[in-house]
Amino acid sequence: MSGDLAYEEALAIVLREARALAVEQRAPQDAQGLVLAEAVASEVDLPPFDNSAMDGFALRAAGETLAAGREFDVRGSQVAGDAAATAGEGAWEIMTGARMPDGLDSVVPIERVEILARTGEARPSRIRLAADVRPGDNVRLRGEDIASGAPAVPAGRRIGANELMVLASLGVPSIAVRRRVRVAIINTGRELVDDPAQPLASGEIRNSNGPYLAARVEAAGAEVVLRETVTDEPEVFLAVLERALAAGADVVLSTGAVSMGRHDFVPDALRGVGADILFHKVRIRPGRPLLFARLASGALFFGLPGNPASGAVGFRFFTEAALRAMSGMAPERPLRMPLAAAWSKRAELRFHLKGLVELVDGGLRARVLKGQESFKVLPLLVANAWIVVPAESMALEAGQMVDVYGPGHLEAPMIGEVLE
Ligand SMILES: Nc1nc2c(c(=O)[nH]1)N[C@H]1C(S)=C(S)[C@@H](COP(=O)(O)OP(=O)(O)OC[C@H]3O[C@@H](n4cnc5c(N)ncnc54)[C@H](O)[C@@H]3O)O[C@H]1N2
Ligand code: MOO
Repeated sequence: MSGDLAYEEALAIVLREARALAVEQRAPQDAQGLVLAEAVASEVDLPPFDNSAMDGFALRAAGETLAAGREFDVRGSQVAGDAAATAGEGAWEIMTGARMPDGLDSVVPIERVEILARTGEARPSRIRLAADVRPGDNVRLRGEDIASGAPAVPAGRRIGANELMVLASLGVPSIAVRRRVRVAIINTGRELVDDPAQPLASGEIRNSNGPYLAARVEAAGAEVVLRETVTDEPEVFLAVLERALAAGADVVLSTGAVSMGRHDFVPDALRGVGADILFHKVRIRPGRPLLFARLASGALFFGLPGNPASGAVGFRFFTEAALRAMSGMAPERPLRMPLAAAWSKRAELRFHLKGLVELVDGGLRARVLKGQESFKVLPLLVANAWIVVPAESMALEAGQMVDVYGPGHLEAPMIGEVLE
């Protein structure tokens, strides 16, 4: 298939091809950064028993307010960790998190009582209420947070600290997650030099896409299984591609050699090994020569253009969509915010612009940065977001709402000082 595709058509092809990976069982603490494949419903009540929210005294209100001034004998004591106890009349000394003695239903904090008498060991034995106590005050009810049988963590959720808090609270020993996506990176170009200590010969440049993409793959929750730089010879490229697949790559990224030049060998080399080229060239800027294929092995192949911003956009808006789908996450949704200044374009392409989300007078706004040319890397140091302008929008006014994406699909724009 050839011809320039609209972004939406190209993305639909990527999502169609990106199938969710195998599911494995893991202990939650070994699943950080992985995506839950099956929802976890709670098998228990949380809290597991009624307990006190305060250090103080448990009382029996039985539906009536206990008025300030009332006095009670203290009949027992409950500390966190104590098993069920049965209370009769009177008050029980109780600590935060301690199980409510059966028969008592309200707690008065220690600072709202007067201690009238103490035992020999200085334990309070008689108290007077310094304030009214309403029924249920300061008691955390069994199942009030999560009831047994209720949904707890939904499928598609990436396991982070918050998810671990809930899973640990429920005592879930094992969860079903999708394995991490394995990605190989092949940078093509005889001009590329990887070793920063090696002086550049005439015409050579540093390989910047390699380290960038490796970092982006990790930040996207996937794993780099191979990274190599090759010259413009198809045989060399195909040998590395073999190694990438042998390393278990689910996704292979290449950079460079996908445009119109005589040395742009990637499409033909792929065809030669039976790859199905699903699209080549998308109506976007930068990154128009993007190529997407399914290899004979079943692995997905993204031929990212060589210019740094072009490859970055191909990865951010197409590869990351595939990584999400393969790990079982729902498609990403953009933020919406007003544009800081008017901006216009000449080409009817969808633009993905290096942008800066700023906090101005307590509100967010998106600024298109200077230096949008696809060879420029310095603006990436200022950028904290990608601003999207659809193909058909030619001129945008200040204040017009635009779609904004974070630097990576798991990263929201970090709002800092305005640097411009
Ligand atoms: N006649 C045409 N020429 C070009 C077209 C076109 O439509 N017709 N498209 C342009 C666009 S748009 C882009 S984007 C680039 C894409 O080119 P390739 O993907 O074939 O990449 P290369 O030609 O190999 O390299 C482009 C550029 O990027 C530099 N580069 C490559 N790899 C790296 C790397 N790993 N680290 C840093 N820089 C890299 C390379 O030296 C070139 O300057 O094609 C346009 N041309
Ligand atoms: O689209 Mo190319 O990516 O403009 O430089």
